[in-house]
Amino acid sequence: MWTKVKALDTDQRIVDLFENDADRAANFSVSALDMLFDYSKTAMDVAARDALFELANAAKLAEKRDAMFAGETINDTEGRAVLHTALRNLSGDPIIVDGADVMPDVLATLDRMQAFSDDVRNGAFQGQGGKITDVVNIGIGGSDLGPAMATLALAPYHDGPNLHYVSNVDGAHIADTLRGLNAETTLVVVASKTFTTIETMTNARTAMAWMSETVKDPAAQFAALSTSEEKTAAMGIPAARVFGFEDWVGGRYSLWGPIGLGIMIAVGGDAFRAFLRGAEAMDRHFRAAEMHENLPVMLALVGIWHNQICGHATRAVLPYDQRLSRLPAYLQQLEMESNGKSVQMDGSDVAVHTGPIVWGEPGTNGQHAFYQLIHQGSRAVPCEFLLAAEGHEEDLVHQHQLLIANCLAQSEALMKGRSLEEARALMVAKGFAGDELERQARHRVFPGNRPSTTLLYPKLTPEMLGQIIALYEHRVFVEGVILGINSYDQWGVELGKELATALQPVVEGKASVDGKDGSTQALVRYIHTRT
Ligand SMILES: O=P(O)(O)OC[C@H]1O[C@H](O)[C@H](O)[C@@H](O)[C@@H]1O
Repeated sequence: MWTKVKALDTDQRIVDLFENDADRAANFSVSALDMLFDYSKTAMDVAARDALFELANAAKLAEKRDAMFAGETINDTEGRAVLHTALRNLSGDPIIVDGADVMPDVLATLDRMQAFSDDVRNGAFQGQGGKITDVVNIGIGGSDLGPAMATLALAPYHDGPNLHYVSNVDGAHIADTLRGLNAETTLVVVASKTFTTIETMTNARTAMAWMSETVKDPAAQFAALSTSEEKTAAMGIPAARVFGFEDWVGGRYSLWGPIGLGIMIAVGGDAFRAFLRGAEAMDRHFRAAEMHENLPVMLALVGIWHNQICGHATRAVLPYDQRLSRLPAYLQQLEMESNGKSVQMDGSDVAVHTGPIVWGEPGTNGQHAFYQLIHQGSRAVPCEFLLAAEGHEEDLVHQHQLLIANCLAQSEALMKGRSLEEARALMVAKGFAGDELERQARHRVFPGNRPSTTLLYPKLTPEMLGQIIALYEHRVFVEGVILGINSYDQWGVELGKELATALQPVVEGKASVDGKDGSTQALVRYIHTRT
């Protein structure tokens, strides 16, 4: 399956591809749903793209996509359907799992979430000291990264109480968050799909103890988001404030339902529904559009091109949108937990590297930090720029224009670079000559031919955010299908958890470190001598 694509020419100069095709920008971009995905500044040509389409067809992409939307058990190492798309299926069209339509429950839960978030926002639900001023969401991984990223992204629409996200088991996180909050006007939302995650359960107990210092009935100011009603009841949280979902929603795909309650409390039910509508529109697009016009498919094929074919192990995600500053961290879980696998569905080893390793920071900040390596380092890093045509700050249009100019300049610089000749001319103009001119010029050469893509959208509205996130979710799906792996399990996080549980008594000094490896013994001894 990989032979043909592995034989593709990956060494073409991108500027030459533009020379040879006056319409390259149009021919190597996708316009859909008011977005523009430009992948013309990559070394992909028509032959490469056609071969990638063949690769996707050979992997039975369309069939597998339809199986996902139909609720088939595609997560077959956990025996589950994969239906986060049901959470944004506002059309209510039936989706059948095990013979029953899941949509009535999904929509009823959405209505309950809205009723509760309205109550919190308008003061009908009160803390024991009055209207809720602050909401603390306690969760980790998918129960934190998505809602935290989206709450920040939607800051211009945030007209509800303050939202705080606590995830780390490091007591510093919850201590710093709770300091300064008034327990009597704080709502704590415990977000955990399984309601067993040690970090979240530990932080929830800490929050309960903090609340009980000031408030008579601490559990009355707690809500829970989980698939397990039994476990939430054991924490003393009444069913009226428990928002449930089914195990066919993966943790890192869960912000569209109850796990998104914090987003809804922040921006209100209407904006939250607009967010869902955006994702629903992307779902429809993904199901209907031809491959070359299909945003998730093209993002994925460019991903496969750079990672599996050109051999670039990492990808930088560079949002020129400050409010998407948590997007790279969110995508690290979405992409790396989903597609960081080495075994195919049938248990055999993968034929190619999986990944990719995703990292990044918002522009322009990154420009003053790691872009040096991106431009002149010895390894190429495909860059993925995201940029809104318009910002929200009507009185700061000039700043947005400056932001745009920076983003466009970076992709141009990466592609074109600066030749030794140009660098020499620059140094001559500065008065250098002879050997020193040559030496100095070499340091000012930019190799260029570094690939990048740009995703443009009109403005970061709730609807657009929904589209963007759903776009990335489906991209992960497409890449997973082509790699032949299960994107929806995460067994790789288990071993560390088990060993941490076993090490806890050792750290506490209640069990011996003997029997552990020499390094672990030395580390534990160091800690014991300092505490
Ligand atoms: O929502 P929870 O059940 O608490 O799980 C929180 C997170 O922890 C796990 O270890 C998984 O790696 C993540 O996929 C998950 O999102």
